[in-house]
Amino acid sequence: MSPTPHVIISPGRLCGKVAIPPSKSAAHRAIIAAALSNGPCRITPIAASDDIIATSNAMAALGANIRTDGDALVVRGLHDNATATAAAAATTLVDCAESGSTLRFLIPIAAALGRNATFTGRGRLAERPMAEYLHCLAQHGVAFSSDRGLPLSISGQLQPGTYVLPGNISSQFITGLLFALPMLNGDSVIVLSSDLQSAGYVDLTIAVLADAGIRIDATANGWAIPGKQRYQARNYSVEGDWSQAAFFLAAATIGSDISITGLKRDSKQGDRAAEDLFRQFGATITWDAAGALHARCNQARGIAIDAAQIPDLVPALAAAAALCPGQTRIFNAERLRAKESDRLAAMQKALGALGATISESADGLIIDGVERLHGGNVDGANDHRIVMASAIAALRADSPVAISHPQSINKSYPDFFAHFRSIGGSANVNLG
Ligand SMILES: O=C(O)C1=C[C@@H](OP(=O)(O)O)[C@@H](O)[C@H](O)C1
Ligand SMILES: C=C(OP(=O)(O)O)C(=O)O
Repeated sequence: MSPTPHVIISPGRLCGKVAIPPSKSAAHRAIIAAALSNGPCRITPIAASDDIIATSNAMAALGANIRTDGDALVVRGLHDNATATAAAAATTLVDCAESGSTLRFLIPIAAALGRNATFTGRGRLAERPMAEYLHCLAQHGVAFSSDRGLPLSISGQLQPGTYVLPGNISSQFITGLLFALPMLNGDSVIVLSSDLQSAGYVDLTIAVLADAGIRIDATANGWAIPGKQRYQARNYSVEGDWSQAAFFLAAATIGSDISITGLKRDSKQGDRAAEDLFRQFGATITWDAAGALHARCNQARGIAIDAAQIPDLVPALAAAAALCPGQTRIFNAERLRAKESDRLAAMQKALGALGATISESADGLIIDGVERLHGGNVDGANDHRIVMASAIAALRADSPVAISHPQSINKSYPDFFAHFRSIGGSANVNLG
């Protein structure tokens, strides 16, 4: 019998420069805005992660013309007269793979275009929160085959109006509506019924929309979205991914010496907060004149972290915290239970298996840093961020660590192990 897929990480220290991949969140948004536009757009660079492929295929299924050209995507928007709109008549099949972004962004977009569509997906996607979203869309002209699970079929024309949604379940509901509502025949408003979490992702959406010539007006408790707007074609350059940079900043915080290129210093990504958070842990982080970031750490300490706005940073922060003297408390992180895995439980299990002192609270993690972890087997939980965070923690184990589900990194960062090795890490992937 072949062994289950795993990666073996040998303890060590990373030292060198990583060219961080383009932001997954920014790339999703650029592809959608380009695909909804009235002409040709070039998006560069694009990294072919599974989530980005899912969004690109989805927009192509809706009628955009999309092809790769080296590390660029060349997109002819579906409102370009030269582009075939054969998809208009048929039921559009949208395979979202494991991408929550693709599923939640594409549902209102397809409905705004008046398309019948069937959404499929894998892994934990079918279990992730959708009910409030679908309920809200159903009040505005969209009919659903069910309000649970996948596949999910939709029909009907999305109507303008007042959309009331919670802000603390997923910001992806808001982003999906912000993409769709400007295309409708009348004006709409989004009203938040609870505080917005993951707010940086909505800021990123509004910035991309502004680039595409789409106006969104902030209100006291949401946004006003004028209808009858048209997406303008333009080129997009995709900045580096702060969420992925966090894994290398975590490595620096526990003893590695890392340089990172490709990051935008004044980025709108919410996970831009990583620089400040790892500095609070004690890392020395500087920028050079060429725009590269350098990180290392002489003396670390535990900190308190409010994760409401930065859910994707938590696995990397937890990996560092496991090896920083003192206590780290991560709170306001309950939404992590509804990602590719229950990330609070998965991080507790992964780091606990290596001898970390870590416990779950209802909304976070409590971690008392130890000097060194031990080797062992880690369940990667089929979750890219759990696998990458565990690989970083394993750098300071006293013997090798085997992590399951190594291929899950393809969801967001297919080159992660290659980059890890390129700066001195030892990562032997065995796909069984
Ligand atoms: O809009 C986006 O690009 C994302 C929003 C966040 O989700 P939530 O708003 O559901 O927390 C984040 O966790 C996800 O990885 C990407
Ligand atoms: C949760 C993530 O993405 P999504 O919600 O798009 O599946 C992620 O990349 O960690």
